[in-house]
Amino acid sequence: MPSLSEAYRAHPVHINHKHPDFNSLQELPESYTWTNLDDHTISNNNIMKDTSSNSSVPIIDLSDPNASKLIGHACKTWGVYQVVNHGIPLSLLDDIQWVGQTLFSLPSNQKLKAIRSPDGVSGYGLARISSFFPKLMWSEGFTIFGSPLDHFRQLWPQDYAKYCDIVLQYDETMKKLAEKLMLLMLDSLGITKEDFKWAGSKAQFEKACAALQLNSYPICPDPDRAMGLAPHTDSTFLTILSQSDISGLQVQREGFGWVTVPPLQGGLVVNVGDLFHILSNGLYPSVLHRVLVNRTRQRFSVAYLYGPPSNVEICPHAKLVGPTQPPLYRSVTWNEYLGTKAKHFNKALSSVRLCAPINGLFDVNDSNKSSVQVG
Ligand SMILES: C=C1C[C@]23C[C@@]1(O)CC[C@H]2[C@@]12CCC[C@@](C)(C(=O)O1)[C@H]2[C@@H]3C(=O)O
Ligand SMILES: O=C(O)CCC(=O)C(=O)O
Ligand SMILES: [Fe+2]
Repeated sequence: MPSLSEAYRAHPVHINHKHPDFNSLQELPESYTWTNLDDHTISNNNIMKDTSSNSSVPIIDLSDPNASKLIGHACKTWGVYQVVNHGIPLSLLDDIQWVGQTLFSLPSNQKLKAIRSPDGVSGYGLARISSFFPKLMWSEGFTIFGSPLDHFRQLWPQDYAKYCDIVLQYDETMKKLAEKLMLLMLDSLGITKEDFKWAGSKAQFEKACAALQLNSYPICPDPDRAMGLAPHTDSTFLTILSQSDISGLQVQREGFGWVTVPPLQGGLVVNVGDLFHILSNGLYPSVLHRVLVNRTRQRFSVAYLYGPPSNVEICPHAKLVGPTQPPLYRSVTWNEYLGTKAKHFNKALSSVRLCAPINGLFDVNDSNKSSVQVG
């Protein structure tokens, strides 16, 4: 079966992954200087005062019998929600954060031994989306797709096994949670497990694909002018993010601007990705998000990027299309979509769109690239 690694062969991404030692810089270099970052940001303070209103990302208790309905509302209005009571042991969340912290603390020359190749998925490097922006991002990442063994052997020749074990355990545990969330999101659209087909037959969730993304946002001498991770949507069905106790993640909500997603002890952030946007025929929008950095504490995050088997065609679900609701997107595989994203970035979703939106506006993702000016 073809794997995600085919996605970038036609669209290799060439990035110079060598960067200055973030920790030794006293000033923000020009190449990392962005402007207009704080336009329309709703601060944490506002959110604290107003948790019940629609200005904060919904928090959903997975043990609530109404979870599916609540998730549906959150996906429709925000494209993102946080989950608590999800059953993932706190110790496992700590363990995977520890793997990230240990990895990014290695000397640069060691990390560069596990560099991501231009046409590859896995490995160490600057954000893949860097090539679409004239300024650099204040972060480093490590992507794991399939076994991390080869790269971990290069990073930790003596004790790679213990890091591999944690990644394996995290992957297995997240896979179950992702499937549960996927079914709840489908249920909220009136789609049952039986209605959900991959290539015409019952979806086999054990064949779902996922990548793990470890992120590090070092302490920054001038955080108001730096960007941790530029605005983007994930190409997934859904992404489960563990963001530790340091804020930085912001989501964009129409009419509200950038809203900070406050870290919640043991909570996990769930983003609607582009493939779910397509599957839901645009009812659940993929959420535009970005990461800001801070002056005093290094931030780490771990994203579990969940999608279908790489060669399964995804299209608007039959239950959501009809004479008055034409399919808004053509079918596409995750592999093909990642290639499109590597080429068109935030225009990828519009490039698979069939009909113009009824209100005459572009996809939310169309305007993203220009929402932050650099210079
Ligand atoms: C499967 C994937 C989704 C992703 C590209 C990747 O091959 C592995 C990393 C993922 C990530 C994480 C940071 C943001 C993002 C846009 C990126 O550049 O790499 C996403 C990609 C995505 O969801 O499109
Ligand atoms: O670090 C974060 O909070 C978000 C990371 C992210 O968006 C990603 O890895 O796709
Ligand atoms: Fe993301």
